[in-house]
Amino acid sequence: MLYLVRMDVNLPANLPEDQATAIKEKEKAYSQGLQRDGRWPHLWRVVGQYANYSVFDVESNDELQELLQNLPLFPYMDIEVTALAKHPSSIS
Ligand SMILES: O=C(O)CC1=CCC(=O)O1
Repeated sequence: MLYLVRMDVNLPANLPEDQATAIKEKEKAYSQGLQRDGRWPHLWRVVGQYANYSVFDVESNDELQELLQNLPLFPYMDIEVTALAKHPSSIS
């Protein structure tokens, strides 16, 4: 199942720089693991915003929920999920 996910990151202004850096490093490692195993095939920055559009390819809503809530940045994100179905005119 494919899902389009928008993540807006809102780090608190008073979060110490070293803690912010550590969380971002963990986020990068976590996301790259999921990209390598094929469950996070697209990760795109929204130009001009601390936000991304991602596509996840997972088995179920429950699997997506688990992946998202394990994001190191999850406590600091607003997340919007759109489930995708095949378009009848798509040739892919
Ligand atoms: O920077 C972001 O948009 C948040 C994020 C998701 C995966 C990652 O490495 O950073």
